[in-house]
Amino acid sequence: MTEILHKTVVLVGMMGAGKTAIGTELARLLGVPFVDSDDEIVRAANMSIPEIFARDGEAFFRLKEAQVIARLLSGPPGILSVGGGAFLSAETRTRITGLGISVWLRADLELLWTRVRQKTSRPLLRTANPRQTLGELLAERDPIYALADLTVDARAEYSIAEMAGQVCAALLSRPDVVQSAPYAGGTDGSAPAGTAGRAGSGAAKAQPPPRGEPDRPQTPSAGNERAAPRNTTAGAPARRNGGAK
Ligand SMILES: Nc1ncnc2c1ncn2[C@@H]1O[C@H](COP(=O)(O)OP(=O)(O)O)[C@@H](O)[C@H]1O
Ligand SMILES: O=C(O)C1=C[C@@H](OP(=O)(O)O)[C@@H](O)[C@H](O)C1
Ligand SMILES: [Mg+2]
Repeated sequence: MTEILHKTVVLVGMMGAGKTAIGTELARLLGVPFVDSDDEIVRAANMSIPEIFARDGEAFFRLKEAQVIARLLSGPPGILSVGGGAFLSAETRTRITGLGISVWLRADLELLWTRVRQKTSRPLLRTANPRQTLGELLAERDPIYALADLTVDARAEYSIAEMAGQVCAALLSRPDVVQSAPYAGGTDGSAPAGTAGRAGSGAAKAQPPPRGEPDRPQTPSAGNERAAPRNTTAGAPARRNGGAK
C-alpha cells in the first residue's frame, strides 16, 4: 500500500516546533515534494532571514512570505512548512483552507526553548530576554494556531521520524487529503523508492529514527539554516498523486 496526496499539507506552529524538520521527513515518507516558505524567501532574496529583517523590516518579510505561500499553494500537492508567523495572516489562512490542509505542530514553551535557544537565526528572538519573548509569542499565537485543521502534539521524547509518523496518522483520518491506495508497482511487493509503505501504521518505524539535534549556534550571516540536501520539487521522486487536487 502507498498513499495518494490530494492537497498540500501545510505545517504551522511556533519557531522550533519542528515544521521544517518534520515536513522534510513527512515528504520523504509520502514520496512527495517538500518546500519551506523560509527557504524560498531566502533563495529569492539571496539573503538570510535576519538580513531581510534588518534591511527591509518585518513588514516586508511578511509580504514576501504571504506571496511565496500563495505561489507554493497553487502548485501540485506536497508538504509545505511555513515560518511561524505565516499563519497569523487571515489572508494566508483562507488560502490554506481553500487549497490545502493545515496541521499545527503544538509544542510547549520548554520544548520550543530547548530547540531555539542556541541559534541566532530567528530575528524575533534577538531581545534582551529571548525566552520571555518566546513565551509571549506563544501565548499570543496559540489561539490562532488552534484554528488549524489538525493538531499533532510535539513532545521531547518523539524523534523527527516518530513525529512524521504521527502527522501521517492524523492525515489518514482525512481521506479528502491522503488516501491509502494499493501499490501497483513491482512484483516483489516492495514499496517504490522514496515511500515508506503505509503511512501512520509503520511509517515512523520504516527508518531508524534519526534523533534530531537542537539547533546549533550559527552566525546570522550564515544565511539559510538548512544546508543539507532537500527533497525539493526538482529532486523529488516520481509523484503518485495522479495530478488529483
Ligand atoms: N522531534 C524532534 N526531535 C528532536 N529534534 C527535533 C525534532 N523536531 C525538530 N527538531 C530540531 O529542532 C530544531 C528546530 O526544528 P525546525 O524544524 O527548524 O523547527 P521550525 O521549522 O518549526 O522552526 C532543529 O534543530 C531540528 O532538527
Ligand atoms: O515565528 C516567526 O515569526 C518566524 C519564524 C521563522 O521560521 P520557523 O518557524 O521555521 O523558525 C522565520 O519565518 C522568521 O524568523 C519568523
Ligand atoms: Mg522552519
